Amino acid sequence: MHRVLISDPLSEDGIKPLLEAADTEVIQKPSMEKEELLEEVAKADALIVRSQTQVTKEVLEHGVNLKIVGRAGVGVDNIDLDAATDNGVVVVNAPDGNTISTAEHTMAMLMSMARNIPQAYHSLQQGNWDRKKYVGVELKNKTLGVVGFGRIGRVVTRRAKGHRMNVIAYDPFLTREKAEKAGVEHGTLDEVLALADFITVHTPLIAATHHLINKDAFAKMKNGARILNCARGGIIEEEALYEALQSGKIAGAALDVFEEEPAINNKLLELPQVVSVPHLGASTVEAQENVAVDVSNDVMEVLRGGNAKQPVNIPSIPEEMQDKLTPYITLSEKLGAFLGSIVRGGLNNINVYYSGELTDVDPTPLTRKVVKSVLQLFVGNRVNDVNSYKIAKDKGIEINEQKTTSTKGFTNLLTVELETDEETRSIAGTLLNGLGARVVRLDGYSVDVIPEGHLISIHHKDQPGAIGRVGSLLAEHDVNIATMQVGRTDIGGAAIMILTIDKEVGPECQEHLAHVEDINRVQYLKL
Ligand SMILES: NC(=O)c1ccc[n+]([C@@H]2O[C@H](COP(=O)([O-])OP(=O)(O)OC[C@H]3O[C@@H](n4cnc5c(N)ncnc54)[C@H](O)[C@@H]3O)[C@@H](O)[C@H]2O)c1
Ligand SMILES: O=C(O)[C@H](O)COP(=O)(O)O
Repeated sequence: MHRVLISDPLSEDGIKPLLEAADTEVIQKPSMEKEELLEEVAKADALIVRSQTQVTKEVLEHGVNLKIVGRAGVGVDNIDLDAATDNGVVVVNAPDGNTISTAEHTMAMLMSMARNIPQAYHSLQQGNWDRKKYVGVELKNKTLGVVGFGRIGRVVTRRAKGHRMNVIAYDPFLTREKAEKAGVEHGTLDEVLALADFITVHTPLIAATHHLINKDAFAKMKNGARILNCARGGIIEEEALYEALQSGKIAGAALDVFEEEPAINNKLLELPQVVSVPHLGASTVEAQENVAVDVSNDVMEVLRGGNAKQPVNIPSIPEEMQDKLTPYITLSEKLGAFLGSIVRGGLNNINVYYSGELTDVDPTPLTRKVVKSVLQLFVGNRVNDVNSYKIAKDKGIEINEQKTTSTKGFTNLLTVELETDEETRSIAGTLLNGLGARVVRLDGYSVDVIPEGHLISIHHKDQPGAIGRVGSLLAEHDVNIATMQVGRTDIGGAAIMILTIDKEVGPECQEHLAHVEDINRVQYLKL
């Protein structure tokens, strides 16, 4: 039974997939104090949050069984992604579910600010009929500057153009061609700041965007410009905004998010030219149901051993590649486990080579599976797809991935090579149509082995009787041989045999085997 802890309020309809799943137990505890959160997360296999719960390193370290953190929304700045990776916890988010709601909210905030609606409403509530004080401005023919031209920035642009606004956008990944296609003017940040009557930010809160709109930025803006933040507190430096508003440089601000939330004693809220609400961008019935459904499905997929669809801290397998890559995942894991079981010495390099049809795809997800399988044998089961590369890096193990043309006659070939301080070993496998994973080369010898169950790898001298002696000795230990593969480089030279056997071979039997005439090296492994 998977235990799923939900620590922020989620749509009941949205989490139905979780509530109705026979293999999940859902604990909903919004607004827990830290101590209770640490207690609950220690028992959880999955944690689902919005923006309120701070998923810190401490929380993640308490989550000893945690496999996944699901963010029912876009921004993951409340989650310590490095700590999640270090602890082998995949983080997923729901990047599409609240785009429309947030874009519509941005337009609502834009128009509320342009026409002083909240201020006029409060004034009227206080019994004043004051029409002159709340004269606003039109949007038509005004320039909207969009900083961050992603999902929300694009929808806001479309809505603003519907109000006959001119739009100029800045985004480090926005080219002139893409801007032209989207019907917006392409600008640098400085150009956006200088030309816009209204500026709206739609970037993530990352190091590069923290205080992106600071005192210098305000100085570059038009006198009387207005600014919106329906993205993340911290993109706009609040102290600088306060000064710009007080000086009259900036005529107004519409704030959905704040550097510190809840924003209870924030002095910006005291200013009459500021329109503000408590982080409501995604607070619609539709958005909350969307993000809850998306994150619930991804959490269940991962808890059931599947791959995350929207991972944040590991590369995702693109939808269109999943069908092609998935069959190779088992092969990758088996090859890594096989070679990792028999190699000796301290690991320095993990080299993975792809040839044949595997050169048509980005094989990184497969390399990640190889690395995980190898490292598990050296570091233990705390290694998984999420932290395998980080652990390899921390241990100075180099990972090399290469596409080659040498297919050795196979339509697809995946070769794993492990370099240690004692030796270099290699294994190659292929996927046979309908027959699954096969090992076709080991240390340069041609073989044909199904990589599963109990196996023995033996290096020996190609001499009459060597194979028979192995068979007899195994019989003495009541070990039955299911299949035997023999490979050699030349007559009477070095050779290899790989046996699949019906049960485990203990250290005593391995020791006896290693002393059989012409036998050089014996390794038992279980896949
Ligand atoms: N207020 C809310 O309730 C609410 C709701 C949803 C999202 N958000 C916030 O809005 C942000 C944007 O959401 P989205 O779905 O559009 O994300 P997105 O990833 O689709 O778009 C973000 C864009 O920002 C751009 N960007 C990154 N660094 C930049 C920089 N230095 N300068 C300019 N642009 C930069 C990226 O290139 C990307 O195009 C989210 O990260 C989230 O924090 C807030
Ligand atoms: O990043 C987001 O998706 C928004 O900020 C929504 O945050 P919320 O889930 O706390 O409303």
